Amino acid sequence: MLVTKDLTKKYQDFTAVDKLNLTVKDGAIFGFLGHNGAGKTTSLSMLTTLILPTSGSATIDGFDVVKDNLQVRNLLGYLPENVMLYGDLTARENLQFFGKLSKVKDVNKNIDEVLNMLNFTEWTDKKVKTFSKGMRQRIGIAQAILHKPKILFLDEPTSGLDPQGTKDIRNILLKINAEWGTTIFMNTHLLSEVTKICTDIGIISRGNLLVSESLSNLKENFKDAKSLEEIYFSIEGGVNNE
Ligand SMILES: Nc1ncnc2c1ncn2[C@@H]1O[C@H](COP(=O)(O)OP(=O)(O)OP(=O)(O)O)[C@@H](O)[C@H]1O
Repeated sequence: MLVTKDLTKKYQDFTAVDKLNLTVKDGAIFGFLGHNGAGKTTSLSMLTTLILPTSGSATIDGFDVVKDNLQVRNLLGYLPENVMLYGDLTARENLQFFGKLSKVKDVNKNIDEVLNMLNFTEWTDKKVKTFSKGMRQRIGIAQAILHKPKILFLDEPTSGLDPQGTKDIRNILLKINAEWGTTIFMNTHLLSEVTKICTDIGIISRGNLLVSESLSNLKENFKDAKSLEEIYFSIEGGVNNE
C-alpha cells in the first residue's frame, strides 16, 4: 500500500505539491490526473525517491521514501516521460545493460519472461534505433518491470503515441496488473485512458489534491455527469473559479 501524509514540495517560495494525503491500495490502477503544471511529476519524483520532500512523508509497504529509500527502490518500477535507451544496442542488450546496472537477479531469465509477456520476442535482437515510439515505450516498460516490482509508476505513458500504440500500452498495463498483481500509479491528463483502465483516480490542481476516490464511487457521486470529463471539469473548474 502507498500512503502519503501531508507530502509537500516547495521550490523557494513556490509550493509545487501542498500537503498531499493519498492512499493507493495494493492491486489498484491509480490514475493521477491534473492540468500541466499541477504537480503530478513532482509527486511522482518524491514517491520514486528521485527528489526529497520538503515536509510530510510517504511510505510504500511501510517503507519510508526518504529513510528507507533502498528498500523502496526495490519495490518500485518507474517509466519516466522520456525513456532513455541506447539506439545502437538491441532491445535485449539495452535490458541487459540496465538490468545489470540495477543489479537485477536472473537478468537473462527475467528479460525472456518480460519480453514474452509484452509480446515483444520478435524484436528482441533488433536495434532500438529502428523502433517506433510505441515500441520504445514497451522496452521502457520492460526495463521498469524487469525486477518484478510491486508497484509500477508511469509518467504520461501514452503521450505522443498513436491509437494503436496507446491501446498496446493499455493492454500491457492491464496484463501486468492482472498476472502479477502489480499496483499501477499512472500520471496522465488523458481522461479517456483513465476511464478505460483505472480503478481509482486522484485529481491534483495547483499542488492540491482535490479528490481521491474509486472510479465507481466518483461516478456514483456525480450521477448526473455524462462522462469523466464532465466530472473532472466540475471538480477542477469549481476550484479554479473560486
Ligand atoms: N525544479 C523546479 N524548480 C522550480 N519549479 C519547479 C521545478 N520542478 C517543477 N516546478 C514547478 O512545479 C509545478 C509542478 O510541476 P510538475 O512538473 O510537477 O507538474 P505536472 O503536473 O507534472 O505537469 P506536466 O503535465 O506539464 O508534466 C510547475 O509549476 C513547475 O513549473
